[in-house]
Amino acid sequence: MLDSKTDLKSMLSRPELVCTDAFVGGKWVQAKSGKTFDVTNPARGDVIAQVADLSREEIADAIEVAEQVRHAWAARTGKDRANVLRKWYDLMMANQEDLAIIMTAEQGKPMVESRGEIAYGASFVEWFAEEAKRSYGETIPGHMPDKRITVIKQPIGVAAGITPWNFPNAMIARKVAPALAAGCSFVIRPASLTPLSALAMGKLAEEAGIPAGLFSVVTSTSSSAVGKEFCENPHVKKLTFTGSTEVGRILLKQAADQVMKCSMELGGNAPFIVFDDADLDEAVIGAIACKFRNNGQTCVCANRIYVQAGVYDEFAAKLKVAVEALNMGDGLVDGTTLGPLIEPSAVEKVKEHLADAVSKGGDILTGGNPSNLGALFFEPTIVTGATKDMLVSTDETFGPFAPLFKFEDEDDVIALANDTIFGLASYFYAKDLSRVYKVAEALEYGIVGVNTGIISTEVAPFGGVKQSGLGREGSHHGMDDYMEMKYICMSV
Ligand SMILES: NC(=O)C1=CN([C@@H]2O[C@H](COP(=O)(O)OP(=O)(O)OC[C@H]3O[C@@H](n4cnc5c(N)ncnc54)[C@H](OP(=O)(O)O)[C@@H]3O)[C@@H](O)[C@H]2O)C=CC1
Ligand SMILES: O=C(O)[C@H](O)CS(=O)(=O)O
Repeated sequence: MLDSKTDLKSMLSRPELVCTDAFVGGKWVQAKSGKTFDVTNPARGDVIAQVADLSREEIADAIEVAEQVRHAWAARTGKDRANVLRKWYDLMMANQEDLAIIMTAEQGKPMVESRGEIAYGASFVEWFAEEAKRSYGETIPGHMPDKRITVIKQPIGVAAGITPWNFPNAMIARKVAPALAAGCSFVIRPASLTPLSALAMGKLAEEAGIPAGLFSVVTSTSSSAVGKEFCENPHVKKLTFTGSTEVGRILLKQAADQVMKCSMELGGNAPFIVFDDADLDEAVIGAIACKFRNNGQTCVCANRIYVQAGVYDEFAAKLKVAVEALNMGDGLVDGTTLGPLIEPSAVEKVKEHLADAVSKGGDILTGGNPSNLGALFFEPTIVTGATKDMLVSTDETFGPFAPLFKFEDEDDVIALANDTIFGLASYFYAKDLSRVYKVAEALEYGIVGVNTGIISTEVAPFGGVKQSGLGREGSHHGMDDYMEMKYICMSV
């Protein structure tokens, strides 16, 4: 029974997977200053670990070693790198339950989602282990009779990543795996709210035989100092970030001085459109998966739910039944389907969006209150009568708040859906084939889910347009961000 224990290590088959030292240059180290920071279980509010709080200089040490060891790794064959990555994948899956418990303890998501995230994260390692063997170049017919042109792809060098707390494993795996497969080294700085999942990945990377220093996990509360080191250290050739658009802009500005190659997976404001020819039961299943996954704390979560007038009331009624069936609680307890929010400011944002919606004429169909389960719990909430002057129409709530907007016309809803600076994920439910093609092509988003609320997979290119980001993660395109093309022109 996971819920009867409070000590994290005692819940695990392998307690040594709870690491509190940072993993720098192949060594497990405490901060030279002796400083640590607390990691808290958001459901229970108790401190579950104290983790090394590194300084900027210690981050630079990790980068220095990454620069030294990358050449030997790049010189190995793709197959050789693939074999090491495959061992890492096997270890992640063999320790799936322990990794999931660590994740739920520090992040709060229900165990069923944490197990899913470990498998999802591991799938990137497996995928890129396979892709390591396929970093093909090309030959191009020469532009003159005596010229032969060959294009090769080479690893970019040291890559550095900053990741958020909402997917403490998968966001790291999706960056590190393609980088290592390509022949790069990697320094990751996980979110300070969820460092334990990252450190456990470091432990398994070590066991898998990933060479010392090739993958460092640098834990630190000084996020802006780490960001500066990553952008200013001349050894770093690639920066990859997942998080808010606000921080993405800061990092892009900082990275400009070195003209550094950047990938940015930033905020979203996903529309979820239900047309009058949709299968409403399927649309409700999709909306629940999409809106309430990770308690709404996902950049691809539906933020604005548009429902065509003819089916609005019926959809709202069905969604209410499904929302009221969600089982909110401690993610470590069996049967929980909705956990806490990550921190007090997340609860405040839900309250702010809700109060704003109600003040502008929205009606609460269900939920609407903080829960007595604990400070970070808020009832899953539906508001009907949502309008475009509400805060939620321009700003991602990142919480369990589902506003239902009514629309009449297809062209109008496309215009409304596209009326945002963001362009990560979008969704719609419809059966008419010509409508499906027209709407899928018209939505200005990097990802469109048609008759599905779940679009995450390692085989497809994940990423956004407009201010939702730059680059794509996953798929056979995913290694390109960690490689440079070189063309060789030979005279014969
Ligand atoms: N695309 C996505 O998946 C995510 C999007 N978001 C969006 O962002 C909103 C705010 O969430 P929040 O967690 O505050 O997101 P942030 O963008 O603030 O944090 C994401 C990561 O960036 C780090 N960071 C913060 N400031 C800097 C900086 N100046 N330089 C370098 N790194 C920095 C954070 O560190 P630290 O650990 O210190 O917080 C964390 O590791 C959410 O409500 C959501 O809208 C949030 C998370 C993920
Ligand atoms: O892979 C996913 O489903 C997402 O990347 C999670 S998030 O980054 O959009 O929050």
